[in-house]
Amino acid sequence: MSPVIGFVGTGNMGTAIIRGLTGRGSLEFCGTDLNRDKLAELKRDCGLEPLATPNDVAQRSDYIVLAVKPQHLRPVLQDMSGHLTEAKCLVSIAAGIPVARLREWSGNACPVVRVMPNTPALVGAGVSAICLDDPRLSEAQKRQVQDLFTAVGAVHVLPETLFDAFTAVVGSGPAYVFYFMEALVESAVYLGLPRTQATDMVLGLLTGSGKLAAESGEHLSVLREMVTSPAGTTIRALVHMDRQAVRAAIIDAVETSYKRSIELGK
Ligand SMILES: NC(=O)C1=CN([C@@H]2O[C@H](COP(=O)(O)OP(=O)(O)OC[C@H]3O[C@@H](n4cnc5c(N)ncnc54)[C@H](O)[C@@H]3O)[C@@H](O)[C@H]2O)C=CC1
Ligand SMILES: O=C(O)[C@@H]1CCC=N1
Repeated sequence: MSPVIGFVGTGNMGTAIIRGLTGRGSLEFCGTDLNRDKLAELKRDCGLEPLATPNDVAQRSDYIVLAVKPQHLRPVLQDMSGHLTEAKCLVSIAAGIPVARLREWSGNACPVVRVMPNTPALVGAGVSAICLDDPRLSEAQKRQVQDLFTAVGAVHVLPETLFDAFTAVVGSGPAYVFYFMEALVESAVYLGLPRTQATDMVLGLLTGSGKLAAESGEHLSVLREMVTSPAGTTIRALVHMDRQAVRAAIIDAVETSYKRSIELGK
């Protein structure tokens, strides 16, 4: 029998995972959200069974994906703890919240997996970190959770000590990439290119460069040097970025995100 995957919270990330998983294997979905329109939409598009409360999801599911904001997680878990049994498995995608806290809030009722996905899961191109440190997890549960996230992209099994770093770089990462893309589109428009065409061009630039980096086997520095002609156009822009300490600013920004992830877990 196929396992029932239940979602508590079907906002941006919950929806990305549900939509990404739809049509990939024989899974049954159920879920709840304060936003009933969202549930109706997911019922129509993905066959998700809408349920009234997190407790209903806990009762109905084998795997319960916790996809509410970290600040809302504690009452949800405390409330549902009476409906959890040893055979079920909690899967939390909440940024910052450690396994120890998840176990405490759920009354140690069942094994817990911590996952940090990212939004490209929506199109099957996510990158997720999975923490399988809870010793109560069965081999079948470990496999099932890895399979779930492999169906929507790449999976890295990581110790929990590296989760805040992964969150800051990869969980939040799509926002940095879209921010950079927006800046490139604005510069194209500034220089006279039509906005729609500029957006298409920048999309092609990002997907093409990502594909080249993934498929060429070359180091990123070599790929950058291939573009950078002596006394050419590219070196002018790169030297300007170095003078503006853009690389250091990016490292500092990611460190700020890392510190926020740690703060959310306190
Ligand atoms: N958005 C992203 O790129 C990523 C988010 N995450 C994590 O995923 C979790 C969800 O984030 P988003 O989807 O961005 O937030 P969101 O705000 O889009 O979705 C949260 C959903 O939870 C629902 N909700 C809140 N309290 C509820 C309750 N008591 N019962 C049922 N539903 C309830 C809300 O109505 C909302 O639809 C967070 O913990 C976040 O840290 C993790 C990785 C990436
Ligand atoms: O911004 C956030 O807190 C969440 C976690 C990773 C991506 N979005």
